Amino acid sequence: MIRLDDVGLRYERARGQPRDGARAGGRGHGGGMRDGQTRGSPDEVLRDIALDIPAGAFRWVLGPSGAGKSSLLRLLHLSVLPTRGQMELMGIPIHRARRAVLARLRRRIGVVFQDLRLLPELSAFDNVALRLRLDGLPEARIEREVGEMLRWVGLGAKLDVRPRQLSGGEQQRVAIARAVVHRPPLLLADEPTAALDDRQAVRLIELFRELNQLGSTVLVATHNDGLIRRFPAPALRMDRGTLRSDG
Ligand SMILES: Nc1ncnc2c1ncn2[C@@H]1O[C@H](COP(=O)(O)OP(=O)(O)OP(=O)(O)O)[C@@H](O)[C@H]1O
Repeated sequence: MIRLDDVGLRYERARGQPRDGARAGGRGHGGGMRDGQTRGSPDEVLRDIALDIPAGAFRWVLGPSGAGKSSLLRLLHLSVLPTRGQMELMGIPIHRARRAVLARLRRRIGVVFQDLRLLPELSAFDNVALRLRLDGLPEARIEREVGEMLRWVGLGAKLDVRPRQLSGGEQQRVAIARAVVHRPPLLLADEPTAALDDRQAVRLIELFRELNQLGSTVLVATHNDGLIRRFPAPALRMDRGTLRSDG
């Protein structure tokens, strides 16, 4: 499902500020991976990452603040591409894939990131429905599945409300519903319980475990020790940009 071999990541420098005339390394969508293949460059935020996660796995992603957890998840979501090394996702070698293939792959990944990226002009219902509409599902089925998902996260009474009229925790629950409504084969969640109370946090991880039992591979970055104890699972432990242990 996920295979990384000696992967490194540098973020792009601000435009106009190349250091020593070097080309920017980390990139957004679609750049070539041959740029910036400098091993161990001091500004790499991820270094020497080797990973092999089988389909259907559940992994916590742990480590102190700044260790690289979000960066690893962004890499797995293809929001950034590795600046060196090889990466394979759902059987696709990323370094050889064309933009259109990467875009299709990205649509198969559910994400809950710290910045929720809800569309402000759309209701909670429409934010969640968007993905299914892009996939061309019939409207009656969308109605049923989105309604069911929003009720599950406790927002059944707020289907028509826009994000700015929802609390932080409610917005986060909309983002969670949106991430899982299409039953993605890969689900990446970065601190998904940060704005939730304990009961909601437990419910959320139960939902993630259910999806995992239905076959989704799930990676969840968290600082919440209580949850890790309650839901024992192998962990990717990050430390200063490297993977300290896997399992
Ligand atoms: N867009 C960016 N551009 C440049 N550097 C970045 C960017 N995002 C993160 N970094 C740097 O990458 C390193 C790892 O950050 P990252 O957010 O991945 O850590 P984290 O383990 O998720 O931390 P936290 O637990 O605080 O969220 C940090 O040194 C951070 O300053």
